[in-house]
Amino acid sequence: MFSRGGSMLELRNVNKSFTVGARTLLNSNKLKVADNICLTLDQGMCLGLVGESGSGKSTLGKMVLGLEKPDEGEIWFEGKNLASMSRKERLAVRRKIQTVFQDCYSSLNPRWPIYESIREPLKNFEKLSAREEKRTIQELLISVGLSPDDMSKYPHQFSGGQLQRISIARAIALKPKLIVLDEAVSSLDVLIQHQILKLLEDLKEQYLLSYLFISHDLMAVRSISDQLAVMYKGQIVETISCKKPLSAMQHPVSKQLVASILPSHPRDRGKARITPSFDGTQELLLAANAN
Ligand SMILES: Nc1ncnc2c1ncn2[C@@H]1O[C@H](COP(=O)(O)OP(=O)(O)OP(=O)(O)O)[C@@H](O)[C@H]1O
Repeated sequence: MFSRGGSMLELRNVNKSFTVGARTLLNSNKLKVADNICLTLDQGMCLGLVGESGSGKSTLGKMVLGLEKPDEGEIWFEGKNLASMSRKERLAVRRKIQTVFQDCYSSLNPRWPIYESIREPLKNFEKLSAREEKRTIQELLISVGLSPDDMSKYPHQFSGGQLQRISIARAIALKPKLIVLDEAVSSLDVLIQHQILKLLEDLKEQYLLSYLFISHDLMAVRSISDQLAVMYKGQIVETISCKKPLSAMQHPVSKQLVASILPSHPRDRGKARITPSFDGTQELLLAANAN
C-alpha cells in the first residue's frame, strides 16, 4: 500500500480495554478501546487516524508512544516488537518516536523561556556543548518559521499557532523517525491550521519523517495523510487512500464523517456539500453521495 520505504510501524491485532465504573467482586465493566487493531505505516508516509470523540484514537497513539500497554497484540517499530526490546533499545525508540499534542499551552512550561523547553530533550539525549545547544535551538526555530531571537521569550508571549510551532520544534529536536500528532491542529483557527499543516508537510520531506496524524477533523487529516484509517468504538472500520475522493468511502461511519463536513456557505448546506480543501481546490460532494 505504502511505497516510499519499508514498514516503520506495525500494529498487529492490538487489543486494549479500560475498567470503567465501580468494580465489584462479581463484576468489572470493561470498555474496549482497541479491538483487534491492525495498521501499517511505512517510512516517510503519513497515516491519518480519524474518528469521533471517544473512539480510541488517543489511546492508540499512547500505545505507539509506549505510554499505554496493549492487553494483547504487538506493536512493531522498525522491524522490532516494542514489548520484547531491551531497556537500551526502548530508550533508543523513545527518541525516535516523538509527539505533538493539541494542548500546546500545557505542554510548555509557562515559567521557562522557550529556549529551555526546546533544550529539554537535547539535554536528556544529546551531549552538546552550550554553544552547540544554542545553535541547534536557533536552527530549529528557523525551521519552524520562527526567529532565533524568540528563544528568550516566554510561552505567554506567543500565539496558539506560534506555540504549536515551538512544540513541533521540540518534537523534531532529536531528529525522530515518527511523530504522533494528536489533534495537533484542532485548537487552531482554519488559516493557522493550514499554515501548520503546510509546515508539517515541509518538515516531513526535510527530515524524512513519518506521521501518525490523529484527529476528529476529516478534512485536516485528509489534507496531510497518504492513508486514512477510520476508527469507531475501538475498531478500524475502514482504511482508504487519501488519493481517492471522499465519496469513495464506504463504511456508514465514514459516510457520516463526510456528511458532517459543512459547506463553507450556509446557502449550500442541505443541497450540495462543498468543502474547500487545504490545497485550495474545491471538492463537490453531492449530499446523496455523502449520506
Ligand atoms: N486511562 C483510562 N482509564 C479509563 N478510561 C479511559 C482511559 N483513557 C481513556 N479512557 C476512555 O477510553 C475511551 C477512548 O478514549 P480516547 O481518548 O482514546 O478516545 P479518542 O478517540 O482519542 O477521543 P477524543 O477525540 O475525545 O480525545 C474514552 O471513553 C475514554 O474515556
